[in-house]
Amino acid sequence: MPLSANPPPGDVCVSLTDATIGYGARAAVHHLSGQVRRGELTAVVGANGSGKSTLIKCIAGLMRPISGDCRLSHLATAYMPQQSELDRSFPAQVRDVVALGLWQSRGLLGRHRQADCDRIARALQAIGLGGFETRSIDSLSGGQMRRALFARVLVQDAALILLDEPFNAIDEQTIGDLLALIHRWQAEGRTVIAVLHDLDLVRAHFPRSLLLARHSIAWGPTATVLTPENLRRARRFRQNWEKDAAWCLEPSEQVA
Ligand SMILES: Nc1ncnc2c1ncn2[C@@H]1O[C@H](COP(=O)(O)OP(=O)(O)OP(=O)(O)O)[C@@H](O)[C@H]1O
Repeated sequence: MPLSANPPPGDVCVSLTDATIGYGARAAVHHLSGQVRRGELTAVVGANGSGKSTLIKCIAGLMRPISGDCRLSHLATAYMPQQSELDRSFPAQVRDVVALGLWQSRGLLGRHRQADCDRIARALQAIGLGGFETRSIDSLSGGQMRRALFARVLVQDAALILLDEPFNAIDEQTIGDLLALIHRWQAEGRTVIAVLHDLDLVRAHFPRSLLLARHSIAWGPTATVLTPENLRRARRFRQNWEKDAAWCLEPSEQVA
């Protein structure tokens, strides 16, 4: 289904200006500036602790920058957190998880109409979980749970889709299916920003990348970002950073 929402293709939809993002006074992402345009597929890559999830949460509106600015151009946004942040022991069925994608349009306690149930069933079918509506989420495999979360994003029908490590601990067949869905979203004019660790996958499927090491090492076309030199710089920075540093790096102090 093509997307008619503003802004038009190629327009800036996420803009970061000297954004420093963190927890209390502790900065996790320093002085980040850059833009994402509508219809782009952007990968956010970097070592553990380099600030990827923090950035995604800020773009999702769950955190505000300590300083600087993070602006979105009035987009409906869908955010898929890391699996580790989800409590699978919560007594819920698959359809409840997918229905959460509808809360902005229906309200949290709103009754779901037959049309909503049909939409949830269609999303589950599309994602290879047809008939799983009443399965308890604690009975799903990791890959099935990830598919259910993609179904939740599907029903949200969002223009901007934020995925935090969507392929963690997922088999190749499932990754292939989910990548096909991401490409379909792009063809529909949606914008996707995904935190990823597999650089070969990024090179093959994500034309743009941001390489983070608490600050931006490089942001642009993937071929110019994921160079041996940039990856070396990111590694060097990682070796130097203090895990619990409370300071904020000024641009002039960042690793060359
Ligand atoms: N809720 C929090 N409170 C305080 N510090 C946090 C919190 N969440 C993350 N941090 C810290 O912020 C820094 C960046 O963490 P973040 O989760 O953004 O990194 P990441 O690149 O996504 O890492 P990973 O690849 O391991 O998921 C880390 O030093 C982390 O310890």
